[in-house]
Amino acid sequence: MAFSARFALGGLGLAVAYGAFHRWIWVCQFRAMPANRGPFPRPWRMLSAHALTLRRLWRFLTSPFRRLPDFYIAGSMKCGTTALYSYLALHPHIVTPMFKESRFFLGMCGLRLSTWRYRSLFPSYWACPKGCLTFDADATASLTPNLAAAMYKRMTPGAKIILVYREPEKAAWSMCAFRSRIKCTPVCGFTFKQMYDLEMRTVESPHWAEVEQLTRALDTGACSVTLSAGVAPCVLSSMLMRTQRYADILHEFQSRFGKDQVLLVKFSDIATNTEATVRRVFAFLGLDSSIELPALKSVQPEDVVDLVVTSEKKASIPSAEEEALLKSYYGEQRRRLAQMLNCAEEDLW
Ligand SMILES: Nc1ncnc2c1ncn2[C@@H]1O[C@H](COP(=O)(O)OS(=O)(=O)O)[C@@H](OP(=O)(O)O)[C@H]1O
Repeated sequence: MAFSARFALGGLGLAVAYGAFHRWIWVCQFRAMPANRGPFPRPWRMLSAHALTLRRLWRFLTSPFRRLPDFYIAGSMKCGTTALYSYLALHPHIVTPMFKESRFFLGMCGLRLSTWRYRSLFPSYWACPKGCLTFDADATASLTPNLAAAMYKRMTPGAKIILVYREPEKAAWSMCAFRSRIKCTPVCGFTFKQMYDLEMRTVESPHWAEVEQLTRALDTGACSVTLSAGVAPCVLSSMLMRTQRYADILHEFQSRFGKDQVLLVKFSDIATNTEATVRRVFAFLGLDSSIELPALKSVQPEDVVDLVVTSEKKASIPSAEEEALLKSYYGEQRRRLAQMLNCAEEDLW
């Protein structure tokens, strides 16, 4: 075959392979937040989308040279995890990942959950050498804490876990206000009651049993597992209240990593006692906690990049009926958490 024909065939092959990867990576991206196309409405036509595809391709190819996280901010959503991420990123020995939240368990790297795929989201050994730490601040992990804890343990048995918590009713209300404003999501414009009912319906979903089965597989030696396509939509329909089931979440992480490797951080400490709390986290991670820090109140938390929110207005307050629904939903979790932390329920937050 003439050289030019081979050249053309090779070029065609590369173009097809690139096209397939581009399509796949954007299916993954939109699976993690279905229907919300954020700043990427038409990934085929957008240079910025192709730039991201190329970065992700490069990261997949160089995956073996990348670090896995040394620690995780594994939850919970709407508890100040974005602020904590931004504060920790100020430490000179902490290197940030590609995305603030990997959304790995929502299929951001495809439905197969493997170490190779996960590594692609983190810095290389050159960018994050010995002595430095990298991390994942994926609060969506708290939606499937059993699977997340089992996978993290499998990949990084020595990792440390940070869990931030807040009065569950307030966090759920914050989530409701936020979700109802994310453009194009299935719950955009939903009232609290509609989200509550949706979540109650999803409790019966067979996907929770599937997640439990995958967790058992990881706990008993599997190195990777594959989610079915229905898991992400089911989990995303349960975002209002599940992420605040702190007793369940704490149990899943403590039972696998041990109490010493799990740090609980109160949202109120992040909000009111910010610098001392951030230094406490540095010390927990084994980092120099006496470094100079800027005025933390002036640090603008990095936003979740790919969501388009209709307006930034503050949420109204919940009605007495809505408050009562949430209180009763979280009653058992509160009691168990107080028992686990050996304190009175009023002192939890
Ligand atoms: N420093 C400080 N002081 C007081 N409040 C703070 C602070 N940092 C974050 N927040 C509040 O935390 C809520 C957002 O939490 P997350 O960043 O975890 O949200 S997310 O899950 O990443 O979307 C969100 O809560 P609501 O205002 O109730 O919606 C933020 O206002």
